[in-house]
Amino acid sequence: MTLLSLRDVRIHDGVGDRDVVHGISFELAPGAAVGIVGESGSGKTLTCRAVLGILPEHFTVAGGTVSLEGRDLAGLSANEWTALRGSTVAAVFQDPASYLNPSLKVGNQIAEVVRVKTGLGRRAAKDRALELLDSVRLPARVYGLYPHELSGGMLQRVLIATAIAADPRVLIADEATTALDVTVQAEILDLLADLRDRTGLALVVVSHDLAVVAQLCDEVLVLRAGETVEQGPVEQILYEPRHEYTRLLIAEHARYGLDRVLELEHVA
Ligand SMILES: Nc1ncnc2c1ncn2[C@@H]1O[C@H](COP(=O)(O)OP(=O)(O)OP(=O)(O)O)[C@@H](O)[C@H]1O
Repeated sequence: MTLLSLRDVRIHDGVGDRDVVHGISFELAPGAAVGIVGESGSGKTLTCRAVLGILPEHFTVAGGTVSLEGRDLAGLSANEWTALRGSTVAAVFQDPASYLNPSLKVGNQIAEVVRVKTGLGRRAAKDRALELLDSVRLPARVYGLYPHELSGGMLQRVLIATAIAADPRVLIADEATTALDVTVQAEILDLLADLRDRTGLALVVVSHDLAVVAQLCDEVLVLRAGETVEQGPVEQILYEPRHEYTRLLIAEHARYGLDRVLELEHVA
């Protein structure tokens, strides 16, 4: 079964009057993970935003199809998109603090998302928020803390908790671990892998860091300037890249520890 399918998706910038993404395709099954890598400006984030129905003003999906659970997303109304976001597809981005209200306790913010997205009453929403904290491996006491009292890794866990509050089938992680130090990054990746294994959550993992994708994904797309230069199983692309651009990306990332991850994956 395919949960998310992109077929030859083209994204157009109406102001610059140019295509910025030129025909991206991939399919995602439950519990699967696809990685999108490429240098800054290659179109990774816009591709994700097209799936979430939050393209910036002037940008449109000008060709191809995006479908979720077999439903073509072209022409959805604003209300239909709102209903879809969170309950079918959700996302976490870099800089989690900017998505939280600094003057409200994080538990109340999670509970509010639960209430809005699932229609539960206040009491039940609080219980569900506590459950969500537990499922992202945060202690219950975090419920009563304010965002400034949490570390970057804890804040990202809170954002993951809100993203999965309404049991989405697909989670998009767009540079979700980029700002975190290496140990915390590893913990978040481990958490995402665990959610995927436990709940069948499918992942779209956007990163400029090939090591992140090597660790989490089955398939990878390598983008350059809005074009897919290479696409296939992670082992094939990372061990036997055919395209010079992919080789360069790998060489560039070797010093960030990709070698170590690939060795570990081989041993495992
Ligand atoms: N809000 C926007 N307004 C104008 N141009 C934009 C906007 N968002 C993206 N672009 C342009 O669209 C292209 C693709 O951008 P996108 O953000 O998808 O790249 P990316 O691969 O995610 O890069 P990064 O790793 O830096 O986030 C770039 O040329 C970028 O300058």
